[in-house]
Amino acid sequence: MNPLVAPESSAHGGRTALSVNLNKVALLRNTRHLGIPSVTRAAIFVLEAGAQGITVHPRPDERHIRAGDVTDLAELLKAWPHVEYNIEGNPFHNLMDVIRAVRPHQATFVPDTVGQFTSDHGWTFPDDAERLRPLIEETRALGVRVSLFMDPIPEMMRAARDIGADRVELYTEAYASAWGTPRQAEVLDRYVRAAEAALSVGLGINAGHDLNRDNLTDFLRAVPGVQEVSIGHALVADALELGYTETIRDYQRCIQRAFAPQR
Ligand SMILES: CC(=O)[C@@H](O)[C@H](O)COP(=O)(O)O
Ligand SMILES: NCC(=O)COP(=O)(O)O
Repeated sequence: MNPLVAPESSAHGGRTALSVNLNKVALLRNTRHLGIPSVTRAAIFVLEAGAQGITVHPRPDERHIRAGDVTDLAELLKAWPHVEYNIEGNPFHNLMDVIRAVRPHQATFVPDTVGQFTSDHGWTFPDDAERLRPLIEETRALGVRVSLFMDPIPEMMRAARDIGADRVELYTEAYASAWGTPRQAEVLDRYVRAAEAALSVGLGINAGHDLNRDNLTDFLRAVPGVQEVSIGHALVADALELGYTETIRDYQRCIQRAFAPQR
């Protein structure tokens, strides 16, 4: 399959790109044999509303995103040349076969076990470094950007760069849990320092997990250089209430507020 042409991956006009994770649309679809809600229709709605990317996490157990969804979306996105396709997964499980076949713009390596409830930790260095290195090399040789799912630990960033990663995705569950509590500032500062460390070694920065309309602006205001946020669970939940179009517009307003001059 021809590789998707990677668009310029910089933040959009200095703003952070919104990549919508469609896992939960697929999860609902899989509870009947009717094919609805459609994953590709959801992608069309969110892209027409202004999302800049699509993310999927085809887990080995296919609890939500299935192999057919991955290829259907790759086909769809050929008509959206400026939209980024981000495929997440564990490269020691099924992800590499997907990357070789589809060649998305970005692969996000996530250290999940096969039956894991959800993603809940990043890679650990130096433990994981040498076994990841050849898979990062192969993925980049296919023209696919590599992002490593990481906890916000500044000391881990140089190792991520040294094994060839282009970006890190900061795992934001700890921030999301602390948001709105007295621990928010302290936890957010960990992400600021991790982002500064990543930038200092030449890594790009993505972020994701449990981000939502309440916590997104504060995160992007504080954490430097975030090029992409991938958001799924809360966004799809919002879309069930507001519709895809209004939901995407709301998330884009949250992003824009982060970059607006503060009064
Ligand atoms: C890596 C990450 O934090 C999420 O993108 C992940 O895809 C969530 O997986 P579930 O949607 O299966 O919870
Ligand atoms: N990488 C994070 C992602 O794609 C979506 O995470 P969530 O918003 O479903 O928690």
